[in-house]
Amino acid sequence: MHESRINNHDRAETLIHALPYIQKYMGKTMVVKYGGNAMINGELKAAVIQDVVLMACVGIRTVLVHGGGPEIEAMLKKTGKESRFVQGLRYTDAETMEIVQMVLAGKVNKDIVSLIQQAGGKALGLCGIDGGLLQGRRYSSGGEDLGLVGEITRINTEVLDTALDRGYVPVVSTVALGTGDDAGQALNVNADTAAAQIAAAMHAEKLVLMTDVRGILRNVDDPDSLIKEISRAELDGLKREGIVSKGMIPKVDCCRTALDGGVNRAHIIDGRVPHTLLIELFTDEGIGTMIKD
Ligand SMILES: Nc1ncnc2c1ncn2[C@@H]1O[C@H](COP(=O)(O)OP(=O)(O)O)[C@@H](O)[C@H]1O
Ligand SMILES: CC(=O)N[C@@H](CCC(=O)OP(=O)(O)O)C(=O)O
Repeated sequence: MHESRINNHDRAETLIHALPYIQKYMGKTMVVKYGGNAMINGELKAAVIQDVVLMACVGIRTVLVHGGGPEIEAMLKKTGKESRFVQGLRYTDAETMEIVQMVLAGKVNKDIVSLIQQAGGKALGLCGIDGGLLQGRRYSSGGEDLGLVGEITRINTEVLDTALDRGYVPVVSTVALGTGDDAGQALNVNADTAAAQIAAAMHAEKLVLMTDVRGILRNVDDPDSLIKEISRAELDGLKREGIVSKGMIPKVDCCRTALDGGVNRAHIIDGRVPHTLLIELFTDEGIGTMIKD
């Protein structure tokens, strides 16, 4: 009896602690890129879904952009195909594109929507083709052919606003609709990049990228060297000094794209920790790296 009173007091404290953040973020837009371990492990998955439902419940206009690289990989393997990556992007031929669309828009997207609905939330699954949400063209990097990898040239934010206005969490898979020479062609867009561009187009308060490390580390081999807060101006230095390398470079670039586009804060957080989203958004200390202007 006594113990339960203490627990209840703690619970009330936690809610009160979150109150200023809830007040600050109510009505604001946040774009969350969901991927990595948090999308594969059942317990972590359930925690992310609960976090998203709670965010929407307290009035945060939440857009969930999901990845699915490992799921695409597994399906390609089943069909006997192997992927080649160029600068972290999957070379996408016509057959691979079919599988990317099936896996991302058909399977992963619907699984997430179903989980949100089961958790008492309202979710609307979309890919970039729906309502012309993500329009683009083939991406070419220094003359290197990446097949049907796309770059986004236009975002129809009306699709997202319509869903958000009606209280739905848009769940977005990053298959874009080709325009111009590629009219009607489905294109494969990297999910981090798409999330950053969506955040900018939506004038979001925050872009949150979930990954499988604590955030940006000063020494990649030392999890205790987490950089909790950094300014946009300091990001280039981290790259120059080689502190940020490999998979973290495109993530940092995405955060920069979002901030350049007017997003207030970008966060890189650890998807291996349950409720990492709530901890980052609703506590003073946060849990990952926050990048600000
Ligand atoms: N300074 C750094 N801080 C954290 N991670 C870094 C850093 N430099 C390089 N990395 C690497 O970047 C990886 C994260 O990128 P990546 O594996 O592509 O993420 P994801 O699979 O979540 O998209 C880390 O696992 C780490 O190996
Ligand atoms: C062009 C390109 O590489 N597209 C990605 C799209 C999915 C994605 O980005 O998923 P993750 O966030 O899980 O890596 C791919 O084909 O894997």
